[in-house]
Amino acid sequence: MTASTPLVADPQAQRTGSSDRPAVDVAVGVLVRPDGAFLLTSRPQGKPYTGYWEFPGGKVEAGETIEQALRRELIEEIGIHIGHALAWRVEMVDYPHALVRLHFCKVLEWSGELEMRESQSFAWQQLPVAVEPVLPGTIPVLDWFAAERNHSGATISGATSADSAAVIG
Ligand SMILES: Nc1nc2c([nH]c(=O)n2[C@@H]2O[C@H](COP(=O)(O)OP(=O)(O)OP(=O)(O)O)[C@@H](O)[C@H]2O)c(=O)[nH]1
Repeated sequence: MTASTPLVADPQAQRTGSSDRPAVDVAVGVLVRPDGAFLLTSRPQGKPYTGYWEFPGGKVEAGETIEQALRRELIEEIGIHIGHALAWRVEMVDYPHALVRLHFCKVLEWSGELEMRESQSFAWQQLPVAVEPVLPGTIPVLDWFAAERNHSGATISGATSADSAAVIG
């Protein structure tokens, strides 16, 4: 697979291994409840891909570790204090607005009530997810969950088989 081969449904965004632009590191929290449900939030007004569903998180600031950034972002965005964050997978996505290096971390323990501090929506989801559209750089995570959980078929309930093929690559 080459860097120019689209692997996601949105042709404007490509998963990639290389680019001339410097990558922006992003800490992303995949909150998983004991029943296996995971938390998706919608991107707020004023950001690229407004209304798309993603895992909460944001850009790593200078001097921060991934875990520190995640801890800060989840307080700022959804009002919770996380316990240990487990590094899961790293994914590069080349968007028109930025090349991002997504550090997906599983979070199994947190305290506080969910509070959407940027007027986002939130949804606890199982596979296949019922919310759409899902951010291109977030779709691979659903595939990782599917592999872990022996889930076959679409990972997004409204997705056609053609959409799924584009997502999986
Ligand atoms: N939080 C989050 N960001 C993701 C995911 N997937 C994905 O491609 N991204 C990308 O990672 C980047 C995160 O940037 P952001 O704008 O949300 O970060 P931020 O909260 O620090 O924003 P700000 O600098 O405007 O305050 C965006 O380019 C977004 O498209 C995901 O699942 N969660």
